Amino acid sequence: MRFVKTYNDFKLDCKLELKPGTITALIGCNGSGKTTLFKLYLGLIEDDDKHTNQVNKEEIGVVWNDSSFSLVLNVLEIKKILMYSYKHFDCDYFDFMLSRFELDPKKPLKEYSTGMLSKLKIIIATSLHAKTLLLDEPTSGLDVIARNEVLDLLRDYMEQNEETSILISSHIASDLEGLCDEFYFIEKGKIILCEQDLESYALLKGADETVDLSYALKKIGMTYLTNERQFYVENYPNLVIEKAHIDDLMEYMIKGETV
Ligand SMILES: Nc1ncnc2c1ncn2[C@@H]1O[C@H](COP(=O)(O)OP(=O)(O)OP(=O)(O)O)[C@@H](O)[C@H]1O
Repeated sequence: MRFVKTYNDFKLDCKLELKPGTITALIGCNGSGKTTLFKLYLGLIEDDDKHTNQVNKEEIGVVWNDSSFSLVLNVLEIKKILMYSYKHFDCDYFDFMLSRFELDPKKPLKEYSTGMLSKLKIIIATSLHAKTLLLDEPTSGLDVIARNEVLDLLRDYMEQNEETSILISSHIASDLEGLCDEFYFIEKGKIILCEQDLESYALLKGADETVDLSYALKKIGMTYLTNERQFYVENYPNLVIEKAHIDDLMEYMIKGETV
């Protein structure tokens, strides 16, 4: 699907394909267009052609920073609303996950901590058994233990719902690295890199003129980013070659000089 949206001097123009059985990461700096892309996908805003993406709310589960139920409600009341609104809402799964995450269903949301609210949103999104899950920063506000619990939940969910596609954004790159099958890097409204396998990326430290840099993509100082890690491992045993993590890819793709 292609999404085009202009706001004053910001233009988003992205193609995004969510495949069944795949977790896709959307990675980008502040203001790169992640939320705009989510909103276009969800049909919350219209694109430049005054077109609004038509979505079936039964088919999309969302974790969204802005969206929340009224804080005076408790989880039992929310459950009733969900049962009424979504025909595929899975009550048993919802109850099971509440106890797994030790969330008190009788406590009003205003007494929930940020982390508890984040967990609740994920439980709601996954309880709908939607074909697509859009998760905007689902682990924000969670400590490391809770974050891992949520990531495990998503892995379990994918095992049990093989046809689901998930689009997830997170500022915590390590969350995405171990979870996702496909990585979209967005910058200034454009997809600057789309990759399934990050293992072939590496940083070549201190590479000088004795090193063949034909397979280097970007450089910062004397460190080069390559997507041909194996070539350098095999041919330059003395070169310092480090794994390039998502944060490195972002930094080099945005700030690096083209080689
Ligand atoms: N309603 C709006 N009116 C005008 N400009 C907007 C509007 N919404 C977003 N923008 C602009 O679009 C650009 C992308 O914003 P967006 O919120 O999509 O980024 P983001 O990647 O989600 O950022 P963050 O990680 O900080 O949440 C920004 O320059 C922002 O100022």
